[in-house]
Amino acid sequence: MEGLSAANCRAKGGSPGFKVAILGAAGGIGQPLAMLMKMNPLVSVLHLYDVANTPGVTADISHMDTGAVVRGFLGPQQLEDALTGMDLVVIPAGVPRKPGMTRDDLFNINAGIVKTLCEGIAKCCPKAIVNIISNPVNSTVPIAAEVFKMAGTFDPRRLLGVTMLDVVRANTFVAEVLGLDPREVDVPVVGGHAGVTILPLLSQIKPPCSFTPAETEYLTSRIQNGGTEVVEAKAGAGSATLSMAYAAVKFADACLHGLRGDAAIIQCAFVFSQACILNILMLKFLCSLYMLTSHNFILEHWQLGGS
Ligand SMILES: NC(=O)c1ccc[n+]([C@@H]2O[C@H](COP(=O)([O-])OP(=O)(O)OC[C@H]3O[C@@H](n4cnc5c(N)ncnc54)[C@H](O)[C@@H]3O)[C@@H](O)[C@H]2O)c1
Ligand SMILES: O=C(O)C[C@H](O)C(=O)O
Repeated sequence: MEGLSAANCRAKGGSPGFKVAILGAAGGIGQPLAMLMKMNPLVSVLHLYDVANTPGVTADISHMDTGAVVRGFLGPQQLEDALTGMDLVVIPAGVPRKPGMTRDDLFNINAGIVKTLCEGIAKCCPKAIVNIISNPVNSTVPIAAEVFKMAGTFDPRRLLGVTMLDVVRANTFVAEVLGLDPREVDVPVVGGHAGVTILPLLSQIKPPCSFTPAETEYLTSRIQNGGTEVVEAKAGAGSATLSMAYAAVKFADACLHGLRGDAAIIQCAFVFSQACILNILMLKFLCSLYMLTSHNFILEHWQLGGS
């Protein structure tokens, strides 16, 4: 259409829905996550923020003929515009690990990134639900909590470490062992998001099933080491991105349904839990292996919606 640019198209009526920002939107997770969020009918506005390459990703995603209006934001000077008015902020910003690294090896870089982004959230959209994907989740979530506490905006119901990939993997691997369709399987995974802190509750799965000791050992180990399996297979080219984007969208969609007021939206996440502090201290005393406990955070079934 000659003479007609995106800027002078007629104003849209504006579909009802939620405003979602993705921080780190041009990365390995961010791009497929942005694509999948653009397909979510609950999203009316999608803000894509990154320190690099957002114009290209935004132009690309914005051509999809779905309802959400997409806007791109590049660099720290545009962070506040990206965040203002958001209902949900998803953070996959930060470096991924390479073979031989642990998630904790990412701490020095990613802690600073998450801190800065959360300062922006506290200022521009303090009521937003925040989904943190950046590793090490067991540390980045407590860092975000401290930023929000300092700003006086901390609400434990709104800060969620995304551990959905552990659930997605558990459902897949358990279904393989049982010969079931993974969509029929629901495995709660509690704890944290690193090694032995990932605790699949194989006794609590739906449909109820039992496992031999060998199956339990295989499944526990495979679920706990799923991230490393992908890092090694990618051989230096990063960590899980596509399955993570899928898991992140599944989790974000649950958050949006909860925000909409839908009943019985229940998912596992890494959340703050006051009630667990006593147990945590006891556990710490009994078993120093449970490093996650030092943060007073524990993964729980988390209920956002009504009963
Ligand atoms: N929670 C989980 O289950 C899970 C699963 C997979 C990966 N991860 C983690 O997610 C993170 C991202 O992984 P990836 O594969 O997408 O990495 P990536 O390197 O492909 O992408 C990261 C993106 O973050 C951007 N970025 C860097 N600093 C930024 C800042 N200050 N503000 C905004 N954006 C910034 C980069 O420009 C890049 O586009 C890693 O820390 C990884 O370990 C977590
Ligand atoms: O393992 C990683 O480094 C990425 C992520 O935490 C995962 O579980 O795939």
